[in-house]
Amino acid sequence: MSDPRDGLTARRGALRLMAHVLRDGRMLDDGASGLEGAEAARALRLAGTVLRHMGRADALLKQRMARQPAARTRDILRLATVELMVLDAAPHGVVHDAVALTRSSPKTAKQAGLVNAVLRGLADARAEWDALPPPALPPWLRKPLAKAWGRDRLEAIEAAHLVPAPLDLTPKPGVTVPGAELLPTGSLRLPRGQVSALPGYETGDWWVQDAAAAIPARLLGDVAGLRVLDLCAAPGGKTMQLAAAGARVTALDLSEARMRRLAENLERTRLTADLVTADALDWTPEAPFDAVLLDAPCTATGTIRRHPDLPHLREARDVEALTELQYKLIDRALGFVVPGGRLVFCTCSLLPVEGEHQVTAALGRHPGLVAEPPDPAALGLPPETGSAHGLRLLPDLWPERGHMDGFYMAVLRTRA
Ligand SMILES: C[S@@+](CC[C@H](N)C(=O)[O-])C[C@H]1O[C@@H](n2cnc3c(N)ncnc32)[C@H](O)[C@@H]1O
Repeated sequence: MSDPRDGLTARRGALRLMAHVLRDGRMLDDGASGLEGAEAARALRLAGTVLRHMGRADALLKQRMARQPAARTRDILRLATVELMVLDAAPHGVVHDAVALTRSSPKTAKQAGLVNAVLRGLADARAEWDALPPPALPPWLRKPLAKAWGRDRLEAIEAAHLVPAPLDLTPKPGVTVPGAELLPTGSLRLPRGQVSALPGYETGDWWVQDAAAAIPARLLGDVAGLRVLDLCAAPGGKTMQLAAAGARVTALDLSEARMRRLAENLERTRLTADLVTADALDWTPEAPFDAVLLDAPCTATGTIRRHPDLPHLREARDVEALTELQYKLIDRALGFVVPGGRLVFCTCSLLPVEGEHQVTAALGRHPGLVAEPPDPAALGLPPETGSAHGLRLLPDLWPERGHMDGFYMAVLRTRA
């Protein structure tokens, strides 16, 4: 039988993670729940579920309180509400632990009675919960997405964000993993689980990479023997793909910490690349490359299903700074390509200003630059993902398979 304290431990860890995101403005993945192993995973899952459903939890709780309680008490109530309404947890344990957590801090102890009363009042709130509008993205993101993709598609994207992402692996050529589904795009898909326990982890036969994120490197086709620059490379998912496909790769990134992770990833997978830690806007290569892959920094809004913290952390003003950096990086990257060579530009964003618009603008700025139309069928993707200039992936794709991240990517060929 499981220890009844287990629930309390994971719930306390989830509260730490929620505070880390909601009050410290930091990313969920960087947060320390203070736990390890299965308890840490449970705390992360609880915090992520709260962040996905927080709008509805707040709407339900608002009806039941005259005033906002202390921030921590509010989080305790949000967690309990989501456990009751979304995760169908046993009410007795949820209410008991919520009250215990409220009592455990002098700052909130006085609100234990309120927490008990509010949560007991949720016993008959199921119909009210079901009648609430489904979780929606924040207005700064909803508005441009509705304009770009239409309201129906936006709602399908929002629904896809509620489905926890499966585990996707990119295998080295010829590698299979028992029990994994081979996706039409070549990735392997498994239910979520402990990565390091899977066969092939120690021997570096594969690496974790969303199916959508694995497409940009594949746009370059056969890269064996080519000199390829992976610009904005860390933690190295695309570097590993290019190196495994036989390219002579230079991997560059600004972040020392992320470059350390890239080096560890190359070591585990026994792959090699020349590593450069530098700002791409200042750095100049000794000789131009046959191809450059630019996975530019962006809002990462295509990864919300795996990062439910993002809508709580980003805001409209981030978009402007990022699009400015993206266009500078594109122009810089084009200068690193041999005449007649290729630049793959991609971002894991849902916003056309970080994808389609960047490519149209680059074509306008650089006479002689052409966009090569992609062939979705050859990549194992639905035909509607392709356009004259690039490939657009949105998270509502592949509903029967468990969806994929949002991405935009294009192949630009320089004048010969
Ligand atoms: C989307 S992530 C790259 C993910 C990586 N390509 C992969 O597949 O694993 C964007 C990266 O851009 C890097 N970056 C941001 N600004 C940069 C700059 N001016 N020069 C070089 N790298 C930069 C960030 O450190 C971050 O690692």
